[in-house]
Amino acid sequence: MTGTPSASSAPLPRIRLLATGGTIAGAQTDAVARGYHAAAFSIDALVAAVPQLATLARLDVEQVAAIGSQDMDEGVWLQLAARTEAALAQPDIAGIVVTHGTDTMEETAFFLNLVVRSAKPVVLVGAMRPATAISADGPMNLYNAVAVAAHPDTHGRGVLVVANDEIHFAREVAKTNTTQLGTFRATHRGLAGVVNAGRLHLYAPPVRRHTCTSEFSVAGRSELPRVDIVYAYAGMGRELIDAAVAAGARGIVIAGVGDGNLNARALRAAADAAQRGVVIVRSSRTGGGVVERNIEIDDDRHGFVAADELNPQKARVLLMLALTKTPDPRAVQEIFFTY
Ligand SMILES: NC(=O)CC[C@H](N)C(=O)O
Repeated sequence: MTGTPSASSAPLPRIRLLATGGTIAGAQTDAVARGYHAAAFSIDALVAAVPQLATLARLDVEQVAAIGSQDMDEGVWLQLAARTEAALAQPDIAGIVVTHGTDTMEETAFFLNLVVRSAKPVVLVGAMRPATAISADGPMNLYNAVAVAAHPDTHGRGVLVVANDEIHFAREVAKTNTTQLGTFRATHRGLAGVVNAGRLHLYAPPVRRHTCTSEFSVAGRSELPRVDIVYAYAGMGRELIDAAVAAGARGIVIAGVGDGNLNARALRAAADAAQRGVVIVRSSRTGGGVVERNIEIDDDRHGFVAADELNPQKARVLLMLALTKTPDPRAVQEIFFTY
């Protein structure tokens, strides 16, 4: 299906913009300078720079944070989830757009995809070029994001990310390039759709559970269980895994080599951690493919969890939420096959 909502005399949908900062709000000292400050502009300034937004929706704006997304943390996630759910509970709000830095956008998107109980659209948007750059990508990305959030056909598709004329599912999207506009890629199951100057072309809906059908809620929580990521490499020792356990991790995601692999020393440390009740999830540092159970590592014997299709940073988000429900690695494995 295609297009913008049909012209009628009905009032435009009301969309709430939740701003967190990032490069979309970033300023350079001059338009070709390489250094810049994220989160220099307020959401009001971003909206004022795109007057065409007024043809798509009636906008409310709320500044939740003003940070580069390298500083995103669970405190802001919990606040963002609460603000999103509160706004979507208002009958007159049709959807949410969250402006966000691109570095950790995939994590925030997946987190909201798992905890926001609403079928209304939630769309994250960022930019690769600062607002003051030549050919800044933020204004068109913002325009497209509002068009996606205002469109009735995006209901029930989970949290979405809009960038570079593409619409991504939160579960699938990954930042894959440090600087290029096409940095966001769909890792496994493809795009949610494309958007061309506000006109939508939506593809198949997501297959895994999300938002309304998710079992997770963070309402009333002030923190989440600690989960660390340990990156595997040739010749690694056991020390980083032991350090995570000593620091109080309740879960550890291994960014394993190949299909979530570890050498013998690190495997011993992971098995010891699992024995002590720390949930070990094996993901992959490769950036693609599935980590299946019991291929080269005996997950059944060690009590490990295979990350299935999730990259390490998304596996961490799901494990933090899974640990709010259960410390049992078999139950956590079911969760990883479900979301
Ligand atoms: N292009 C970007 O958004 C990256 C800038 C910044 N580090 C951030 O994530 O907010």
